[in-house]
Amino acid sequence: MNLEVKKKILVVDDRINSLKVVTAILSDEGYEVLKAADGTEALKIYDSHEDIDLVLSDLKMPGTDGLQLYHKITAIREAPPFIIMTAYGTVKSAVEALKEGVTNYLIKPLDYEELTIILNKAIHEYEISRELRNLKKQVRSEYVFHNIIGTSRKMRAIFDMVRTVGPTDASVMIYGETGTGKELLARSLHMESSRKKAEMVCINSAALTENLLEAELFGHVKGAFTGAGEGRKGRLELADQGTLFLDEIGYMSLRLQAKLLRFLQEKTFEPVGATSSRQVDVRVIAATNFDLQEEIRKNRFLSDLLYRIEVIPIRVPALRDRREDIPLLVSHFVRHYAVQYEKVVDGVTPETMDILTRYNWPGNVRELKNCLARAVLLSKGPRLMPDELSEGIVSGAGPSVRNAGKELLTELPEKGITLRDMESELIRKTLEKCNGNKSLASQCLGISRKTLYEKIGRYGISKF
Ligand SMILES: Nc1ncnc2c1ncn2[C@@H]1O[C@H](COP(=O)(O)OP(=O)(O)OP(=O)(O)O)[C@@H](O)[C@H]1O
Repeated sequence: MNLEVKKKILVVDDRINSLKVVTAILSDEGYEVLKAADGTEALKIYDSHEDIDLVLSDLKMPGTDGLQLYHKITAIREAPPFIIMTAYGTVKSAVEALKEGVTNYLIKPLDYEELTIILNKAIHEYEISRELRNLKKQVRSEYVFHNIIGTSRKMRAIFDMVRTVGPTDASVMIYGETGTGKELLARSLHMESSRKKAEMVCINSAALTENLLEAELFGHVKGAFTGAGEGRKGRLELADQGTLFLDEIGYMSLRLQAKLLRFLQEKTFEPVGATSSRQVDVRVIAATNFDLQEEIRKNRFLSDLLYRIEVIPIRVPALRDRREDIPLLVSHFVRHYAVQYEKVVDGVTPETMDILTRYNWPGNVRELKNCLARAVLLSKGPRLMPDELSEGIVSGAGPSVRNAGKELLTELPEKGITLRDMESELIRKTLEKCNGNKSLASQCLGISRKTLYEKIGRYGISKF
């Protein structure tokens, strides 16, 4: 018995004989066919059948013609593939119809073999594109937040935090290693706030000398220092009504920290060389890779400044601590660079993905992004192979554990071994190797901590 649901086709033709023949052929081919002798009847049927997979319509018909029918159908809901049938003499109008969005046309008299091939192809392509759109929508809503990709629990908790904190005017301190996406996160906070109509202005304290940083941040008046021919607004002023993102704030000198603190307390500041102060309305978000408590202990960071900014702290985990995010990031960057470099690459092989998920990524997402940019650029085939990754990443990933099971089983005892014994021994050995650390052991075994605890209990592995 064929359990596959029959595809439903609506055939529209004012010539009853031709309608009958097409209907008979398509029914023979296994389609469910709905018939209409004119546009009005076709619309009625289309309106009451939401599951029509394709419309096959004559172009020239009295009353509503094929193209008008197409427009009316698309006004009801997104149209399935719409194919028109036309006589040789009216091919020009059929081509015009293609420009308006019709899927394809067939020339009458119909070649019945070609008919089923074209219909099948149109239905198949439509299904794929619909699936892809749904998938993209799903991925976008669940895993992409203001261009930040993250499927892990840790990242989703951060997205929730940004949704809560973003709309407030609270200052935020973002902690995280280099390349973890701190700037992206700052931008998402800005975009979630009512300040998004104004700019988010960035300044990186590590990139400038103290004097330059001061002039860039607070601006300067004409003649404030040698070379300051014209006065210039600082980033603080450019961010008025918006957000100022202070990247690498840990590198700021104590003198500038004090000046920034004064601004945060009084909302006013003096540009370099100015005698009067200026007022701006700016939300401050800062980021650092440093342990600022440690910096405070070493008298390199002002505790008051930290408490002013760190109304809300957000800690972005290193990529190696959220490896679940790697596959989606990989497919995103591969697609991105394939388009940018005009390469036909649509993914990576399982071996390559294995390496990418095992590597430790000291440079975090930025390093992964650069690695894939290079690999896509140099790619030779449609799926990236391990030898298309840089040597450092392949060797840095260490040996694969994908075949470890096979290696273990080379010493299978003569009488065999029960699954139960094998599992309990594997758990015992893994726990031993992980010094009893259950989180680590559950990661190695590829099971949740809860399952590991259950199994420890079930097998009576008491030592741990
Ligand atoms: N979750 C993510 N999804 C997509 N792209 C990301 C993600 N995290 C980081 N990136 C990309 O990685 C690069 C580095 O991100 P970003 O500059 O935000 O990191 P950072 O933590 O501010 O780095 P640094 O501390 O070095 O300034 C950017 O190109 C960014 O678009």
